[in-house]
Amino acid sequence: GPACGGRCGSGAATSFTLTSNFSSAPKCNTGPDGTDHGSWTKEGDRVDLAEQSLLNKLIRRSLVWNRNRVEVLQRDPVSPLFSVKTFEELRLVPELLKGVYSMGFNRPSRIQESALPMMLAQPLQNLIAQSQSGTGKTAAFCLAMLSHVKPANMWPQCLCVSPTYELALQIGQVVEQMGKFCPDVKLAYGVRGNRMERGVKLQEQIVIGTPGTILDWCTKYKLIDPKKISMFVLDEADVMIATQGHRDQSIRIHRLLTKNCQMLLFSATFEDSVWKFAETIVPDANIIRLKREEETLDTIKQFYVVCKDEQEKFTALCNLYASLTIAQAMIFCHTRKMAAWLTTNLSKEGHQVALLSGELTVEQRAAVIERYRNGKEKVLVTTNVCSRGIDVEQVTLVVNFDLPVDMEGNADSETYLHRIGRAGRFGRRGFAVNMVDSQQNRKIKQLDTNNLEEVELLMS
Ligand SMILES: Nc1ncnc2c1ncn2[C@@H]1O[C@H](COP(=O)(O)OP(=O)(O)OP(=O)(O)O)[C@@H](O)[C@H]1O
Repeated sequence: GPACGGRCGSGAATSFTLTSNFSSAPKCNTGPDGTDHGSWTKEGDRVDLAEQSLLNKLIRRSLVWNRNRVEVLQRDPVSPLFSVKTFEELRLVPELLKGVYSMGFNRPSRIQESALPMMLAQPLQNLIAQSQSGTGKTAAFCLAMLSHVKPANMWPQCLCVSPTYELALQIGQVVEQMGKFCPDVKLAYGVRGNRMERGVKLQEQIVIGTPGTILDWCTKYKLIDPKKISMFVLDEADVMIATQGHRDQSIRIHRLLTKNCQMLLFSATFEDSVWKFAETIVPDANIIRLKREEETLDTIKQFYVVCKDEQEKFTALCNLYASLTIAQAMIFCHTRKMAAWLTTNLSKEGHQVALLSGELTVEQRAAVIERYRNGKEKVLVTTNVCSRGIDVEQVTLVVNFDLPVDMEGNADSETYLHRIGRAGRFGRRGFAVNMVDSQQNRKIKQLDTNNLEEVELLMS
């Protein structure tokens, strides 16, 4: 295996093996550790990557390959980006069509083509929709909100709730870009730090925010009249209704709304129990649901790196560093403490990295994301705070420094899918490298190859 060449500071020439699943296989119930409690990915074939240069090479090739990829995929009926219709046929108003084209979109994706007619139909219909990460859900419900509002009515009509501050800002940016030819439609951000005067009703037609602030704005501050909300969007709906704090607030907001308010729930993942719960709170919903085997994107290739402890993971990461910076990368840690430790140590090695974790103020967090989005830093170390939704086109590689686990320490396959979905946006090729503790008992089929050609063949 590769030595760190002194670059990692530990001085130890730790060897490691990258193993990968080359199949376009979905997540399944037996994973790298052979456990059966819903693990992260499929058991992989083993490949010795004697040099990091193989991953380097694969990433470089994929960047070239990405160039015309979207158009090819949009003509492929098995791709989630495929559509029969054009944006014109989706009956968007001319201002919105202009907005969509100005963002460089040529054709809708599958979820956009199927969800938009349901969301725009009269009488209003509820919808629970699932589509893989990076396939255009956000764009779909932003178009629905912009189509739905009556600009002449100067009060909030659409409410969109998402789990994090960053995500709320990002959704707002999509609304602003798409709606730039609809000057009369205004947007307010219901997020922490956005101070408002009590009792002065908002005039913006669309409000996007996090659940706590939105609830305060509807109740304590009386900035929004929830009875006048006619479209309610729950982004990352599974986490919004399954995790405790979010659930209580989301349900309280939901109770303030009228029966006629249109409910739209979106996510890339819905556990079975969450799906059932969603159906009980959203009556008579249209349903768009993925089959199990469709949940993983086969454009994202997944590898394992076998490490015995943190230090070895760190060494492996240093060995991979050149690959991280070819495009952009995100590194996920389990705790804030680990993320901070990793950032400090990577910096000591002379690597320029950004850290985004929950302890920063919201302004600091927004600034970190903005710098990363603009490519000022190529590598972002983070925790689950960034696992969902964040859309940075350039992200090609996701590293799970720690694999995601739930409160009981079981594999959290939903979070895993969201994390790796930060790479490979809208049909681009992405890579995930998972650092797996060697004490985990993995069953990996050995594949005898040091041969780049063969590996590439398997990847294609
Ligand atoms: N029809 C389209 N044509 C081209 N690009 C698109 C289209 N729709 C969306 N995109 C782009 O694809 C990327 C992913 O879209 P979006 O963020 O809406 O995905 P998502 O399904 O909400 O992802 P996630 O599950 O991670 O939240 C964005 O950069 C967006 O601008």
